[in-house]
Amino acid sequence: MFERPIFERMCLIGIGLIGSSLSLAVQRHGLVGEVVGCARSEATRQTALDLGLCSAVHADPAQAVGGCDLVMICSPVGTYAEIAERIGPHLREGSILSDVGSVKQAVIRDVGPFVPDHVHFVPGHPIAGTEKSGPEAGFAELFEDRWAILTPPPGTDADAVQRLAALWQGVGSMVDTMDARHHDRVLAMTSHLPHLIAYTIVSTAADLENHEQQEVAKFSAGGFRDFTRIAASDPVMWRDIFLNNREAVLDVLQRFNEDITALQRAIRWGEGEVLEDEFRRTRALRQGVIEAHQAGSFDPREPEKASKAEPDPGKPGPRES
Ligand SMILES: NC(=O)c1ccc[n+]([C@@H]2O[C@H](COP(=O)([O-])OP(=O)(O)OC[C@H]3O[C@@H](n4cnc5c(N)ncnc54)[C@H](O)[C@@H]3O)[C@@H](O)[C@H]2O)c1
Ligand SMILES: O=C(O)C(=O)C[C@]1(C(=O)O)C=C[C@@H](O)C=C1
Repeated sequence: MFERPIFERMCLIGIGLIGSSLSLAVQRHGLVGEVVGCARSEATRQTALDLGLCSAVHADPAQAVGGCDLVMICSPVGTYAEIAERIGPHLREGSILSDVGSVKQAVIRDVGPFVPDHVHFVPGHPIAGTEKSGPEAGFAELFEDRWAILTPPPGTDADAVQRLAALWQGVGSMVDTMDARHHDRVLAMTSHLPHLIAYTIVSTAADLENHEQQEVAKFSAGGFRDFTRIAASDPVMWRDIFLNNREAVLDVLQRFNEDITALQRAIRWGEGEVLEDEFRRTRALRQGVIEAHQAGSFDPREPEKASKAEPDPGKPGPRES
């Protein structure tokens, strides 16, 4: 629908895992004429040039966005307000300002006030990542077969939304649009709570007596190993996510605490039937998650609608460890 390149010049503000992956992907698919960037450290600026991620990299975001028809903020969400204030007056007329941040209401709150009327603000979030950080962690396939969610505020220009959606589809993603509040509630459950649980489990294990700790490391082949991967995710990024999606995270955490207390009680009183029923229900949910990935939608209230297809728990590749 859109001729390639879809954008003449894209600016990445923050060149870490997501920024570098996006650069590699758009270049591979010829979606953008030129990629420029902004990075705070000289080391990152040099790496971005050495790896061919950008044709030019600036320290000052205001300088970096000059002449760009797409600006993507790819830094931790706690940095957005300051960046938006700095770049706002320098954004090109008719350009699109977007981002990849893991929360969306706070992004609209922090960036919105600095977006000039002649710029289209279309917040976004690729549901794709790994526990690694930095410009060397990126890979062009990261977004393939993954969702990208766009949360345009009411009244956003439809053509700008479609143009940005075409970019995400071009790098292999499936695109959905939704309200920012809904996004934050869904992601609190599917991404933020799991990370909090992983950080907690690994932290609990780290607090065990020394000899037990060694056993934990030695025998952590299955479930625990997966938790350690998630718990190795970037501390600054996750600090900012929890601080900026506080309400939704606290809500799902409350529900989680109630549910785990119910299981604790069942274990204490030897209520095997309660445990088994619960585990049967969650097994069916797992099937639903796989179905949803393949078909594009899943209603957790009706897990029995999930078919008995062979599970495909995700793609192998750089995410696996
Ligand atoms: N890692 C994931 O799994 C994942 C997935 C989807 C979305 N996200 C979101 O993407 C964004 C980036 O995450 P990432 O995984 O690429 O992190 P990262 O740590 O790999 O990269 C972030 C980069 O931003 C830079 N940065 C920090 N403050 C800056 C500033 N003021 N100006 C310019 N650059 C600055 C950092 O130096 C770093 O190089 C975050 O908002 C995160 O919520 C992450
Ligand atoms: O695969 C991982 O390592 C991730 O944690 C990726 C993940 C997720 O929770 O699914 C993490 C944060 C994002 O905002 C989007 C994706």
